[in-house]
Amino acid sequence: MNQRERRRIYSLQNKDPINILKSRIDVSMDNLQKRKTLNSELPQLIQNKMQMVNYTASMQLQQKTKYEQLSLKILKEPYRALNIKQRMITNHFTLQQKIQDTIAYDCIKHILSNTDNTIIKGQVILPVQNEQQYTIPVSRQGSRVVKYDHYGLVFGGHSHRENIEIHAISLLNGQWKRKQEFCQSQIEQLKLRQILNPNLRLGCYFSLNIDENKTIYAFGGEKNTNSRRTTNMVTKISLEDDRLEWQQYQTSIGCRRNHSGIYSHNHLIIIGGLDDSELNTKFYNDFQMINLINMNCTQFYPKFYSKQVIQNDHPFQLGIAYHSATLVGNPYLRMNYDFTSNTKKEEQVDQLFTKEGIYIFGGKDSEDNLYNELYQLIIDTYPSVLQIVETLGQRPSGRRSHSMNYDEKISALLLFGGTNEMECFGDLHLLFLKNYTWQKVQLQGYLEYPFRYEHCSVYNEDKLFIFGGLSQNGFLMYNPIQIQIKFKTILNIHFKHMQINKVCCFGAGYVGGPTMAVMASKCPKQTFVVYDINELQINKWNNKQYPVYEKNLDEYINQTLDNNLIFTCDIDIALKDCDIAFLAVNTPSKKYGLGAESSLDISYIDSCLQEIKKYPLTKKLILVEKSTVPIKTCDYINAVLKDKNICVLSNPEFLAEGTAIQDLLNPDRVIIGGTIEYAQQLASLYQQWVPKEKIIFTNIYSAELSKIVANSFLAQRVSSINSISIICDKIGADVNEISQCVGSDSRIGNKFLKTSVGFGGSCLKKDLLCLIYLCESLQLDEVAQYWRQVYLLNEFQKQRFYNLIITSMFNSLRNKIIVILGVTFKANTNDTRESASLMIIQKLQEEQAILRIYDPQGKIDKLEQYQSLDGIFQGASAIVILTEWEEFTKIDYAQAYNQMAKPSYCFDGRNLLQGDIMKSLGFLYYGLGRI
Ligand SMILES: NC(=O)c1ccc[n+]([C@@H]2O[C@H](COP(=O)([O-])OP(=O)(O)OC[C@H]3O[C@@H](n4cnc5c(N)ncnc54)[C@H](O)[C@@H]3O)[C@@H](O)[C@H]2O)c1
Ligand SMILES: O=c1ccn([C@@H]2O[C@H](COP(=O)(O)OP(=O)(O)O[C@H]3O[C@H](CO)[C@@H](O)[C@H](O)[C@H]3O)[C@@H](O)[C@H]2O)c(=O)[nH]1
Repeated sequence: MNQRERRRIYSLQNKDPINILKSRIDVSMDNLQKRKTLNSELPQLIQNKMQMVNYTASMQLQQKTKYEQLSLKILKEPYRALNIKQRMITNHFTLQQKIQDTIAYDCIKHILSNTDNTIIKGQVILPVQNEQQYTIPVSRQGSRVVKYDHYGLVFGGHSHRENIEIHAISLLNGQWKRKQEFCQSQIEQLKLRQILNPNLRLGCYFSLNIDENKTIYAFGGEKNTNSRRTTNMVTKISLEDDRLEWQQYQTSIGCRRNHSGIYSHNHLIIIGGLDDSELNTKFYNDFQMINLINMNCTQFYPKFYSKQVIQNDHPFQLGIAYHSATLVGNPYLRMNYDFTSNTKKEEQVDQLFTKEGIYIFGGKDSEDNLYNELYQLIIDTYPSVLQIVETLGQRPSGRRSHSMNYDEKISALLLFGGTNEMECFGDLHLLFLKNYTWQKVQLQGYLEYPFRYEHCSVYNEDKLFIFGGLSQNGFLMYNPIQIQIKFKTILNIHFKHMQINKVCCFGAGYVGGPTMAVMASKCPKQTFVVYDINELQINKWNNKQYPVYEKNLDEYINQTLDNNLIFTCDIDIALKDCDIAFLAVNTPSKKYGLGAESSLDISYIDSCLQEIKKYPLTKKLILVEKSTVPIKTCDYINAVLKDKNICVLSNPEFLAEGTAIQDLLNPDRVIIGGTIEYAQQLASLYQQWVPKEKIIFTNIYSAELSKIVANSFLAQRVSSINSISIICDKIGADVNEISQCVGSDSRIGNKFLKTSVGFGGSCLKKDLLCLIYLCESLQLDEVAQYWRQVYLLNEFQKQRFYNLIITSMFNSLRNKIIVILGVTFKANTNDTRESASLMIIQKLQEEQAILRIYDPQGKIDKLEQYQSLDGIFQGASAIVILTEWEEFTKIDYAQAYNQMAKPSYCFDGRNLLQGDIMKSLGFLYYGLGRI
C-alpha cells in the first residue's frame, strides 16, 4: 500500500461519521427546499420561467452593445475567422428567447403528460479476456480514456507501477486489443519516445480529450507515480498515422489534479481541481480556458443563476474537485447552419442549443461537503452562465470520483459509480435532456462488479465501458466491465386513469375473491363485480362466510363489499358496460383424452367465453387471462370471440395461498402481456398501488409462459432440497443446515428450501405438468424429461415418507391408532387440493390403521375429522405431521407421550419439531434428512 492509499484509508477511518452525516442531511434539506416546487408549485415554476424569459429579453437589450464588442472574444475566434460573426450574434438573441420558451414549454409538457414510461435496464457483462493474445493493462485508479474510432484509448493511472503505456479497448466487444493489432506502430513509437525522454509521461487524475483531428490533449494530473506531484502541463499526442507527435507545453494556470477539463473549439476549459503537492491542500474554484493553439490561458467568471435568479455567491466557494464535467452539443452545428432557409430545422437546432453546455455533477469542496446539484455552464454567451439545472426524477445522491458521459442519440447524460466516503456506488443514472428527468438504470448480471470510484468510463452505441478504479475497501479493481443498456418500452401513450369505470371477474375462488377485494379497496373510483356460476360460493362471499381462508381478507371485504365490490351470479350485472373482464376460473389438469393428467383443462375458460359470446357488448371489452392457462390460449380466445369487440391480455396471478392479501398488496411484479395500449389501461388500475417499476409489459405469449415457468421453478427448488434430504438420511447430515448454508448465497437465496413431505396445492403440480406437456408436444424430449424428474422426485418423496411410517412400525399398522396433524397442502390455508396428506391418508387407510385427523382449517370430503386436539392422542401409536401449522409446535408433547401407546412414534413430514427434544421425551422421532 503506498503512502497516498494509506492516507486515504486513514482519512476515511478518522472521519467523524456524525459530522459527515450532518452535512449530508443539511445538503439534502436544502435540496428538499429547492425541489419542493417541482410538482406542487407548478404555476409558480412556470411564472418563474416566464420571468426569466422577460428578464433575459431586457438583459439582452442592455447587453447588446457590450455583447457585440466582446462576444465570441474567447471562444468565438473561429467564428470570426469565418466572418459570420454578425449573423451569429443576431441569431443568438432570437435563439435565447426560444431557449427560454422551450424550457418553460418542456417543463409544463412533462409534468402534464407524464410520458416517462421507459424501463431502462443495464446488463452488467464481464467481457472475457484472453490473456495469451491480448494486452491486458494492470488494475489502476485515476486513469483516463478517450474514444478513438471504435476503441477506447486508456492512458495513465496509478497502481503498484508506472503506467505510461496506452491500451486500447474495443468498444464493440469490450476486449483489449490483440498485441498484433491496433496502431501498434504508434504505441511502440510513443513508448520509445517516452523512454528517450522520461519527462514525457502521463500520471493520473488528469483530464483527457480528443479533438476532431484525432489529437489527444491531457492537462494537469500527477506527473508520475513516484513523485506524485501535480502539473499544469498540456500534453498533446497526435495519433494521425504519419503525424505522430508527443509534445508538452507549460501553462500559466495552477498545477492541479482531479479537476475537469473539457475540449471545445481548440480550447480546453478547466474547472476546479486540487493541488496537494505541498503540505496544505489547495482546492480550486476557478474556470480557466486554455487556447490550444497558442497555449494562452484566460480565467473567466460565469454569472451564476439558481432558480433563474442571479446569485451573488459563487456555488463553488470552497473549491470543487473530484467532480465530472461533460460537454453537450456541438458549436460547429450552429456555425454552419443557415437559419433563414428552413424553419423546421431551426426548431430542431434550437432544441439542441437549449441543452448545450458543460454539465457538472458531484465532487467535493475543501471541507469534504459533497455537491449533488447538476450545473450547466453555458460558455458561448457573454458573460458565460453557470446555472443550477432543475431536474425531475430521482437525482443521484452526492458523490465524487464518479464518471459522466453524454450520448447524443438518446440525448442523455450517463452518470456512473463514485463514492460518498461512506459507501461506494455501482449505480448508473441517465439524465434525459429532453425533459431533464433522471432515471436510474435497473442493473442485472454481474452486480457485484460495478461498485467502484476513481475509474474511467467511455460510452459507445448502447454500451458503457468501465475500467479500473477502487472498490469499497479501497482495492484496485481488476475487471473491466461493460454495461449494455436496453430501453424496454418507450411509451408515449398517456394513462387515462378514469377511462376504466367497471371491472368484472369470472370466478369467485381463491384468486377471484381476494384479488377483486384488494383491487376494489385500492381503486375506489372503479366498480368491481365478481361473477360465479356457483350460487353457493357467491352466497358465502355475500354473507362473509368466506369460502377461502386468508389472513386479513375480512378487512378488505368489509371496506368494499356493497360499496364498489359486488358478488353475483347474474351475468348482466357483471358484463353490462364493463371495461375490463378478468378470467379467474379454475384450470385444473385435464382428466380425459389427449394430454390427460398433464395438459390444463380450459373448459371453464371456454364456458366463460360462451357467456361473453352471447352477451351484447356495448363497448370494447379488455379480456384478461388471470387464470393460469396453456400457452397460446389467447389465440384460442381471439378465435372464439372473433366477432366481438374485445382485446385479450395476459395478466397471470402470482399470489400464494396463506399470504394472498400480502402478495396482492406488495407483488414482486405484475406482468401484463398484450397490445400495449390496452396493457396500459390495465396498468392504470395497478398503478394505483403498485410501484410503476414493478409492472412489466411483455408480449402475450411471454406472459402466459412466465406463469408456468415460475411455478415450475418453485417446484424444482422443493424437489431439489427434497432430493438432498434423501442423501442426508443416508449419510447423517442435516438438511435444515444444508438449506441454511446453501440459501445464504445471495445468488441462490433462502426461500423455497424447506424440505417437506412433497409439494402440494392446486398449482405447482399442474403447472409443472403443463410445462412437461408443452415440451413433449414440441418434441423436446430431453427438456421434458428434465422437468418430469422434478415431478417424479416429488412423488417419490411422498412414497418415501409413508414407507418410512410403515417400515418403522414393522409393517403392522392394522388397528393401530395414528394421529394425522394437518390435511391442507400448507399452513394458513383451508385448501387441501393435491395435498400430500391425501395420498398418505389413503395409504394408511389401506394398511387398516385407525386414523384420527385434525386440521385447524382444512376439511377432506367424506372423511371424519377431529374438531380440536382434545383427547386425540389417547392410546395412539403414532403422530404424523403433514402440515406446518404453528399450532402443532405448541402442543404439549410430554403430555401427549404419556397418553399414547408404547412405543410412541412421531413422523414429522415438515421437520417442524426439534428432534432431540422429542427423542428425550421418549418418542421414536423421524424427521426428513436429519439424524
Ligand atoms: N389458488 C391459487 O393460489 C392461485 C394462484 C395463482 C393463480 N391461480 C390460477 O387461477 C385460476 C383460478 O384458481 P382458483 O384457485 O381461484 O380456483 P377456484 O377453483 O378456487 O375458483 C374458480 C371459480 O371459478 C368458478 N367458475 C368456473 N366456471 C365458471 C364460469 N363459467 N363462470 C363463472 N365462474 C366460473 C368456479 O365456480 C370457482 O368458484 C387457476 O387457473 C389457477 O391455476 C391460482
Ligand atoms: O420450501 C418450501 C416451500 C413450499 N413447499 C410446499 O410447496 C407447496 C406450494 O407452496 P406455495 O407455492 O407456497 O403455495 P401455492 O399457494 O400453491 O402458491 C404457488 O402457486 C400459486 C398458484 O399458481 C402461485 O401463484 C404462487 O406464486 C406459488 O407460490 C406447498 O405444499 C408447500 O408446503 C415446500 O415443501 N417447501
